[in-house]
Amino acid sequence: MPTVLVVNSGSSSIKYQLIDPGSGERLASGLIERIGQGTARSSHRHDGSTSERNVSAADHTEAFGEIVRSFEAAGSPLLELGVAAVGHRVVQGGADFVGPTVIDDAVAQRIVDLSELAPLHNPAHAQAIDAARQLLPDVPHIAVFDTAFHQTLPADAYTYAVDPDVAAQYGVRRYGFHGTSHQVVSQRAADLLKRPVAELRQIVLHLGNGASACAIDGGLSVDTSMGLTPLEGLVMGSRSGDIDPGAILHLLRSGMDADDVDALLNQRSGLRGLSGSVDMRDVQQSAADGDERAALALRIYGRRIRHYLGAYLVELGGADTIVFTAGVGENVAAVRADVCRDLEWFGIRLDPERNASRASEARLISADDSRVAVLVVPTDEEAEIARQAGEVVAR
Ligand SMILES: Nc1ncnc2c1ncn2[C@@H]1O[C@H](COP(=O)(O)OP(=O)(O)O)[C@@H](O)[C@H]1O
Ligand SMILES: CC(=O)OP(=O)(O)O
Ligand SMILES: [Mg+2]
Repeated sequence: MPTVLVVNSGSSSIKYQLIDPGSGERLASGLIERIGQGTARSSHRHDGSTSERNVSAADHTEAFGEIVRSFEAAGSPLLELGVAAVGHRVVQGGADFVGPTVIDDAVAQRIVDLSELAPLHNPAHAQAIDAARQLLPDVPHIAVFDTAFHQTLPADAYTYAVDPDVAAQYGVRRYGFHGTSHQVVSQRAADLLKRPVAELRQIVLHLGNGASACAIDGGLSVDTSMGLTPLEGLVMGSRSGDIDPGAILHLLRSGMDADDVDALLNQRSGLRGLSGSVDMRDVQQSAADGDERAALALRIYGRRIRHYLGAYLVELGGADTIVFTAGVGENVAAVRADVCRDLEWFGIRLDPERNASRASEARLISADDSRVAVLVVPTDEEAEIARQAGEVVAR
């Protein structure tokens, strides 16, 4: 049975799964977390059992080596599992990559070159891709880009209002990210409602460490909150999201340099900057304990999501679905309740009991008389990457 190894590397983690793209069956899965932060943690699941261990992984090259070791320790070395292809999540594909792409040396180099436009992500992808290509040189490696789904943005959504010559010279435009997630989640929302995706106007809120909103009309992305880089838009774990560009100029003229501002906005902002903690669970706990900074962080977080929700309701001329996904969207009922409060005028009304349910599968959380169906749909970037990689291999 041909299987696809899916490698989803983030800035400090690698999630991986071995998937049969035909049936969607998961044969093994795992995660290396806290890469480059002292002791990393590995969790590997195979044949119904999970093994966890501390590992040393200073970067994504070493982390990939630990994944290989986990398969060996479980008694099923990767090289003996009949891996027919490797699918890699790549966040930034720029203008070059509009669909899943077989990685050769030139493509691998281009992914490195695009690092400036996804500094937390592309360098990590590049290391994992190199390591995987060395281990499995004889199978196709396929890059599936976060940016690809947003190729359908109309010009008035992807163009910033700056001098077009300068924008063209420096490649400044909106690309949008989390596209693989927005795509699979909007399709599964349509499946849950038993309606063709082509008939639906959807707003997907991907609220993870990184977070973005997407307006989807008939299955096509028509607007999204992330921009040239994954920094624009919503408040995130450690990223600011929207900020007056004038504030950046002010900081630069006040003595910070570009690297200082980069670190400020990408790593010391968002929930972490506002409350001291990057993890939504800790922010909620602090707020419940009476920490006013944490309470304010939550209000800013919710207000920004509502800002985009309102914008996309208008852009789409109304919506059939609002879909919550990713770590926060799937797990935090209080955030969903905050986002959807007082929107009856728009036909949006949550059912508090459905919203509070801790079920892990895709589900409806709006009331029966809500004109807009509000859903929680677990994201599954890995299944979508396996599907797209499988299609490329079959061609
Ligand atoms: N059970 C939970 N309760 C509250 N927050 C959660 C829960 N599970 C995950 N999260 C939040 O989700 C975030 C991570 O989301 P995830 O989609 O895994 O992000 P990423 O893939 O970008 O690393 C964490 O920062 C955490 O705040
Ligand atoms: C694009 C992006 O922000 O990805 P992640 O949420 O995995 O950090
Ligand atoms: Mg993610």
